Amino acid sequence: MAVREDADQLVRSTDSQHPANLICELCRKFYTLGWVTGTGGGTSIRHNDHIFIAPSGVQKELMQPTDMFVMDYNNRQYLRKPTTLKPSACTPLFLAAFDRGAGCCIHTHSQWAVLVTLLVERDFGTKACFEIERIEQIKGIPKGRGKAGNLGYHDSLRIPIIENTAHEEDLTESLEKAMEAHPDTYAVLVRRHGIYVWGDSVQKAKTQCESLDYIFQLAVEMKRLGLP
Ligand SMILES: CSC[C@@H](O)[C@@H](O)C(=O)COP(=O)(O)O
Ligand SMILES: [Zn+2]
Repeated sequence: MAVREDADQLVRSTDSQHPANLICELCRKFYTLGWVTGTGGGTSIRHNDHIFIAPSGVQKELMQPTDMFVMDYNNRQYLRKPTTLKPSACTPLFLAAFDRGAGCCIHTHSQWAVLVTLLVERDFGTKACFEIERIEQIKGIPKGRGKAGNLGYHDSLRIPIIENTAHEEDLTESLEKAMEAHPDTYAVLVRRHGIYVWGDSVQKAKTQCESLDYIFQLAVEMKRLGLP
């Protein structure tokens, strides 16, 4: 499919909730949290049949709505392609989340996420998991896809961990395997790299990402203090 001549209409809007505006605003917020520094990390939004994708290798906190790529979800063709930019290397991973019903997927390089991947032993294959219980904030995480409500205080939170690869796109297969092995998860940690978190909506992806980051920081500090 040819790139549409009116493609700018897809990203220009005065509505602050338009996906192209939201990605820029979210990444500015995430930068202040250390989630998307040094061009790492990013965010993608699915709105109906349109996927909004940030460019690759740019300062994510300085992006403008007109920097966004727009993909047709059904045929995976670009409807809008800024000529001097390349789409995020995370695109196939974002698509894996959208294929499982997500409306938004956030990738962070949060140091708390990286640190917890170093606290959990490797060599568990698809079973490698960060696990925590009896922390109030796990109530911010949904029970699972197709299940009503969030985890309760007495539930355990499990987040699978996959091994990092030299190139972001090569993570796709193991991310999809982890998603299949853990059908209830809304996040996958990438060892020595960061995390992918997705949600049914932008608001859910953001708040789940915030809850997880809080929990990871707590887990790292608990370990440092020698607490069980
Ligand atoms: C600091 S470079 C990080 C990248 O290799 C990658 O891990 C990343 O998260 C962002 O990729 P990008 O293609 O810029 O969207
Ligand atoms: Zn990354």
